Amino acid sequence: MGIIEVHHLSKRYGEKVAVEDVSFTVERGEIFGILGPNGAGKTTTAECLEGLRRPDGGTIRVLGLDPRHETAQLRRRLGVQLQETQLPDRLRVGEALDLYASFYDDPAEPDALLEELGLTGVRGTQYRKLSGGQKQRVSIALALIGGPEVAVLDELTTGLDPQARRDTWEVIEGIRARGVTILLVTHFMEEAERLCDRIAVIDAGRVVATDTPAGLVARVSDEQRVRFRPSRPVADEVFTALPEVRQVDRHGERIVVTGDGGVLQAVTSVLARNGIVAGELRVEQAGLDDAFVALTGRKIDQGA
Ligand SMILES: Nc1ncnc2c1ncn2[C@@H]1O[C@H](COP(=O)(O)OP(=O)(O)OP(=O)(O)O)[C@@H](O)[C@H]1O
Repeated sequence: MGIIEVHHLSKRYGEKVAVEDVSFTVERGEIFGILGPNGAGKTTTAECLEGLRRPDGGTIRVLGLDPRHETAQLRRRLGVQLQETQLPDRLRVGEALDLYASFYDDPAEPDALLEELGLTGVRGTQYRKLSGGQKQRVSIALALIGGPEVAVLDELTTGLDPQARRDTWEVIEGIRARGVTILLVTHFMEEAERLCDRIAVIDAGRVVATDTPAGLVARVSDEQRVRFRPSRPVADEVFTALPEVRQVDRHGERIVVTGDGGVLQAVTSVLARNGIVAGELRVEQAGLDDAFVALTGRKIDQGA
C-alpha cells in the first residue's frame, strides 16, 4: 500500500468543479509532484489529503489514515507547509520553532532543524526582517518540527529569486535523504523535473498523466537534435546512412541532425571515423515543458 492513496477524488465549490476523479499513489520515500497551472486543482487536492477540506467524492488514505475522520492522529505524523505562511511580525525565528515544537509530544530538535535549513544565523531575528527565501525556509522548518513521516509542500519556491529557489531545492533533497516522503505541489517545470521521482500532471481538475519526469518526456518524444559546424565539408549521406538519424538540415555551414535518443553517440562516432571535428556542438531534446504542452494542449503559466 502507498503512503498516500488517493482514489477518484472529487471536490466542487458550488457549481465550480475544482477536482474531478483524481487518483494517485505515493510510495514511501518518494518526492511526488503535483504539477499543473494556476487553478488546476493542486491546492484543493493537497488540502483534502491534509484534512483541511472535505471531499465530495472518492477516498483518501495518508499513512493508512482517513484525513476526514482521523484528523488528529494524522496531524501528528504529517507536516504541512501552506501556500502562504504568515507569522506575527515580531516573533523571532527561534520562538516560532519552540512554539510549534510545543504542540507535539516528540518534536524534532529546533536547533538541529535550524542548522539543517541554514537558519542558525537568524535564530534571534524577527520574522518581518527575514528575506523571502529565509521566510520560506522557516515555513519548511515549521512543517518539519513535528518530525513528520510525510510532508506536503505547496508552491514552496513561488516568489523566490533563482538562487534562493536552488538553495531551497537542496534543502528538500536533504529532507528526503532523511527518509521523509514529500508531496510537492508546484507549477514550476524545472522544480518538478529536478526534484520529483514521479509527477502527476493535473489540468482543469483532472490527472492527465502520472510518470517519472523522464517517462513523461519519453511519452511525447524521444527526439534529439544535434547541431554543429563540421571542420570540413561532409555529405548528408554520411548521416542519413545511420539508423538513429531521421533528418538532416543545413543552416549555412551548420548541420542539424535529428534522430532518436542514440543520435548524439551515432553522429560523434561517424564524425570521428571520418576525422571531422564538430565545432559549436549543441544537443537539444524535448523537456518536461514540451511534454506538458503535448499532454494538455497548452503551455503552463510560469508566472510566479
Ligand atoms: N474556496 C473556494 N471557493 C470557490 N472556488 C475555489 C475555492 N478555492 C479554489 N477555488 C477554485 O477551484 C479551482 C482550483 O483551485 P486550486 O486552488 O485547487 O488550484 P491550484 O492548482 O492549486 O491553483 P493555485 O496554484 O492558483 O492555487 C480554481 O478554479 C479556483 O478558482
